[in-house]
Amino acid sequence: MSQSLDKVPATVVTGFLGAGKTTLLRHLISHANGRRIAVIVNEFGALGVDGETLKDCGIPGCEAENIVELSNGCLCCTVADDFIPTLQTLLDRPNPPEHILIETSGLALPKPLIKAFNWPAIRSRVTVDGVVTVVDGPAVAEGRFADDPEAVAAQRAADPSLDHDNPLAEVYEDQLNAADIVVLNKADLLDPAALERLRAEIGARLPRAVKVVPARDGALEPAVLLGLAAAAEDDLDARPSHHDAEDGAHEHDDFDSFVVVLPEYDSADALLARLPEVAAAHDILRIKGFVRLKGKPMRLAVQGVGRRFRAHFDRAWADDRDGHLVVIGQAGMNQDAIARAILG
Ligand SMILES: Nc1nc2c(ncn2[C@@H]2O[C@H](COP(=O)(O)OP(=O)(O)OP(=O)(O)O)[C@@H](O)[C@H]2O)c(=O)[nH]1
Repeated sequence: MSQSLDKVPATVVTGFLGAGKTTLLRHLISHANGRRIAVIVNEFGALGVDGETLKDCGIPGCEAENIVELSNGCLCCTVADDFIPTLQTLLDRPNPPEHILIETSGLALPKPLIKAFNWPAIRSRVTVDGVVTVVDGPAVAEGRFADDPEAVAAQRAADPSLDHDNPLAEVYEDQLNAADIVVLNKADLLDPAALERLRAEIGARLPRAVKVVPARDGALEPAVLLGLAAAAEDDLDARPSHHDAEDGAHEHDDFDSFVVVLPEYDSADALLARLPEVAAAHDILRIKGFVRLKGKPMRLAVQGVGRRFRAHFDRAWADDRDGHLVVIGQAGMNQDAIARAILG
């Protein structure tokens, strides 16, 4: 499909919580070769961690003014108030971006966002170059997004409008359905046979012929991901979504998040040892944030997906905020018990 030359291309990067969207964006920005790229980050949860992770990370092009955070939770609820004005502000800059990257929250159904590109205020100025869906390979292999067929049958019998017993399955399916390219990420955590099996499985459930590309830490050449010229906003019918059928109900009502404020620690060892156990015991989907250590100007960035954790010193604290962790799980998780277990 051809893309009007005077429209700024925008790439929507979607994928479940912790699949590796921010990591992939970092790689794209650091390989932009001088191209002016702006990033809009939408996050589930009151405290933005992804924008913080990207901002001022030392990579040219990654300066704070090029990273815009929309932390109100759900882009599809805030299109008119937040998203469209943000895009307009970027496009009205004296030196507007040559490409816009949009990271959706891990719980977002991407279709309403793609639809928003048809709003008259922006339709002639920007187009969806492509939807990149990042998939957490090991999480799919572990059955994170699988339905229980018997439970689905029972639910359908009770209410025909429901078709998933696992709220994660619905989000996963919508994100795949919207894709112009699928990045099968975390390939380093899968053996070659499992990787090939997953690749075939994902290919078989996609509604259209779409490439499935394995990656480690989202490290793909920009030419693979950008310049797809999909004009996705003109092609909505090819991207079936549960949002089409939902009547104001929202998938993210199934999920919840809260913040645990941390004390300053002498050492993070005990905390880091506790976190995978807490995540497993409470079936937590995502934990991310920053730890403050006594006498250390650098903050310790902590990232957990399920029970898999990584921690590294990313940069100096820019303010005197307390250390904190954002916890995301399914609605109804026992927030008090989780906070107590994290604090030890
Ligand atoms: N082993 C491995 N870890 C990865 C890979 N890609 C990302 N990660 C790690 O997975 C964790 C989550 O990565 P992010 O890039 O923050 O994921 P995200 O999709 O932006 O997360 P949310 O915004 O919370 O949905 C981090 O600890 C990453 O370092 C990969 O290819 N292999």
